[in-house]
Amino acid sequence: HWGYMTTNGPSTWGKDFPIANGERQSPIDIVTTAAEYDSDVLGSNALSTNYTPESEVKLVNNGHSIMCQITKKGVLTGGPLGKDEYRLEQFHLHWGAEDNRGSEHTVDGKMYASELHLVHWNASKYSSFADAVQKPDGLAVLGIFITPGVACNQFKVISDNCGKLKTSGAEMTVDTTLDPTLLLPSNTSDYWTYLGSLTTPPLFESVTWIVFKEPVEYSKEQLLALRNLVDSDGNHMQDNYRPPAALKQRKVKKTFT
Ligand SMILES: NS(=O)(=O)c1ccc(B(O)O)cc1
Ligand SMILES: [Zn+2]
Repeated sequence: HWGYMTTNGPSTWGKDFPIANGERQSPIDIVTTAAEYDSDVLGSNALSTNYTPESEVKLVNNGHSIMCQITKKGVLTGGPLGKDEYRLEQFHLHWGAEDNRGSEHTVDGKMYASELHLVHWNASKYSSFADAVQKPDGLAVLGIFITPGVACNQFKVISDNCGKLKTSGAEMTVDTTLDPTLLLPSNTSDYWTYLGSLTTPPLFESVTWIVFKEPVEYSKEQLLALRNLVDSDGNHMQDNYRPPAALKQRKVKKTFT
């Protein structure tokens, strides 16, 4: 089964998933000077999130990340998404064994300690996440860089429960509210966007990526809680990030000058 170890990690995924060497793979290194400011596509209708706070939080250790399943209606529109409405399905993270690595996207080669992904599917065109996941305009993922600093209060419901989700397959429902809006950076106007893929197998090329420039802070303890999770091979779930893939014939757009 695929993972992040030498024997089953990103360099081996092409064996079972040949699209790993495709034309629009993710993540990528964002070369800030090469990104193109594109006011008409992006400036005209600002990216907008309209999330409903979850009344209970469904956490899953799926063997390669910690995932929070969303049950309420949460909508992402605007920016590079045209007129389509994308529905929030889940969020999860990628992180390193140490603070110097862990994000999937990099910025001029800089790696952050972790990266949060809010995964949405195109509910204007498709009937479900499973239907959308293989379509070129099926998904939109918000990428939020995470850097060590003060604790993120909204993330506490996840980090405080990692100890109970230690092993792969573990699930739990926590009776507390969670507002995904509060997981976003304060500045959601400045971002890079490009057409890419899932960053784990099956690596489908179905994602419009939106990566915010401003990182959010998590405390050392919150990052340690992630590193103490155990993956499907029984190892510490750490360094569960795919290194940048080739940009090929793609342009990265930015909403700021
Ligand atoms: N890491 S990611 O956001 O690109 C992602 C999202 C969903 C799935 B999946 O549902 O298999 C895989 C990867
Ligand atoms: Zn991800």
